[in-house]
Amino acid sequence: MGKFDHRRYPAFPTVSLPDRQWPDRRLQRAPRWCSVDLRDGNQALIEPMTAQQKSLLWDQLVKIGFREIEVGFPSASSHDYNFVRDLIENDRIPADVTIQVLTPAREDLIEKTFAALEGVHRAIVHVYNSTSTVQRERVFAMERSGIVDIARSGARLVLDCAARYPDTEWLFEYSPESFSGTELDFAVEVCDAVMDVWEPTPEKPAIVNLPATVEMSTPNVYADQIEWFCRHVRRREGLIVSLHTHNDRGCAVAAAELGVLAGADRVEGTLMGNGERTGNMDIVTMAMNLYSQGIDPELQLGHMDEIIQTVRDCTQLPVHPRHPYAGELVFTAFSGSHQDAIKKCLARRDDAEPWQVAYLPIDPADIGRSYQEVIRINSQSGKGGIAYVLQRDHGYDLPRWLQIDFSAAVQAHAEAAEGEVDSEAILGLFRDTYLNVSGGWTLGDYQISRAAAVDQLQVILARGGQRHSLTGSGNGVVAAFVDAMQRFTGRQLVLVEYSEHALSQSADAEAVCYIQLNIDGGRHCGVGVSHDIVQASLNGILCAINRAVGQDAIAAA
Ligand SMILES: CC(=O)SCCNC(=O)CCNC(=O)[C@H](O)C(C)(C)COP(=O)(O)OP(=O)(O)OC[C@H]1O[C@@H](n2cnc3c(N)ncnc32)[C@H](O)[C@@H]1OP(=O)(O)O
Ligand SMILES: CC(C)C(=O)C(=O)O
Ligand SMILES: [Mg+2]
Repeated sequence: MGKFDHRRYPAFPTVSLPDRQWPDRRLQRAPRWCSVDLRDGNQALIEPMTAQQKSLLWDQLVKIGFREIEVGFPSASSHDYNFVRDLIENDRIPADVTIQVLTPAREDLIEKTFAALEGVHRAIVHVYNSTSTVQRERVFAMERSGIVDIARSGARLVLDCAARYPDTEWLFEYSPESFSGTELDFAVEVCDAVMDVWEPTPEKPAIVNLPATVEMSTPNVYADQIEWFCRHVRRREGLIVSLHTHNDRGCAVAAAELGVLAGADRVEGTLMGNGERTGNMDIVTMAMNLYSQGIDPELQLGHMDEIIQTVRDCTQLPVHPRHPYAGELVFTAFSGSHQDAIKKCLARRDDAEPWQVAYLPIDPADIGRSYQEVIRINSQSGKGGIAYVLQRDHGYDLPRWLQIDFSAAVQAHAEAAEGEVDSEAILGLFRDTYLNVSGGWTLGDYQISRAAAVDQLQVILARGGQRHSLTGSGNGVVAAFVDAMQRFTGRQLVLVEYSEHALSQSADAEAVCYIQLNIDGGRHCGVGVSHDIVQASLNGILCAINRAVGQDAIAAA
């Protein structure tokens, strides 16, 4: 038995901010994005990326349109160092892209970081040290002042090193690492100390990045922390306030969204949320959330499948099939009532209007997905979804009463199969149920004549070796055939429903006819297909009778 005991965990303190402003704000534009896939994402992998994988991911990040990309921790490994050198020496950094590198506030590592950046046109040097209570007490055994000294010395060294490379345009970033677990007054104190060294201004700003290194609270508390920080930090006008949330509680995207409402300008994250433990903030989700609210995310995500492929190839991690926007099942409805609503909304959609399709927050086509996957069938599905698949893939536009009739057959099949019923299987079931009814009567030659507005029908029915010649009359061929069959079977037949359409647009199109007959008080459906519409109708009637009455009963007639 484990020691599952919630009393070991104290609740996270709330922030006293009674006049908080962020809850009434709305997101109105994309933040300044920074991808940290190649650093934070990479440091969390079982096998860090090879040079080739880093290169592939870099190209994808550039293609997506990131302007700021953290490319590594060059002081940590020769791989990261060489990757930075490769980008610089082979001129692989587009003019509008700035690379960012991470270093701890440690003298030897800062020196090496700048060496890696030699010759770069523009770069962000991102320096951090841990500031949280637990790290101060348990990891560094230091007072607040000692932690401030580490940050200040790191900031000074960064400034000094940068001065050695005057041809590079430098931007500095400081992270009080584990900000989420740092007392707010101390977070402000340490950031102010760093900024006293860098002296940022609106013309030459610095980035202050406030990581939820570990997500420890509900997103509203993180937003309060950000708003509190923004109000109390000095030189706010010279700061680009950046967020870097992790997903320990599953709310990294929400925290970043609320953090932007609370005053942040910039957001760091990764594609599909790869990163330490439960991951970094997923930029794809946050960007698509903006997109789905009519806000330009300023990232190109229309080639989603290619993005997923790159992420998989580079991280060796799968993308969950229900990953927001990107997963393979996120636009798929299996359940009947969802399918019914989607089918109706899609049929009534008008491209000139804003997107309004129940259960689909965005048009799947926007990110390169087809409608093929929108509706898939299993035992949870209803008639609407089944009809959608039959029409979309096979051209049969079933009237509602036939949808009801046919869905029972699909439901029974799905339950027996205990799985999904694909489109071909649905077509097979449709044919077996209505078009290939074995052992019944089939239509032979027929002749129609008309006298005094009444159609006279002579028709041959065949079954096995038997042939019968029938006659009937009525107001139209269908009525005449019903009359003939009534006489032949001795049953009470009433035509209840009739519907027809062409099966394709071509000149030799087949016609399909859907019939519902009342036979001795019970309703029975039939379907007939033929190049000739009259024959399709007669086949449909015969199908309904064959299915309802059964060959023996007919034979006995
Ligand atoms: C939240 C984040 O994502 S932060 C980024 C984390 N990313 C990484 O760590 C990936 C890359 N890191 C690495 O490759 C290595 O950790 C390195 C190269 C940076 C450092 O490696 P090492 O020098 O072997 O140290 P290691 O990481 O094991 O431990 C950190 C040491 O640095 C010390 N340290 C931390 N900050 C400072 C500082 N500012 N000045 C001096 N020492 C420091 C720690 O106290 C610890 O010292 P100890 O070994 O005496 O206990
Ligand atoms: C280095 C910092 C920004 C980090 O990755 C974190 O705190 O999560
Ligand atoms: Mg991180």
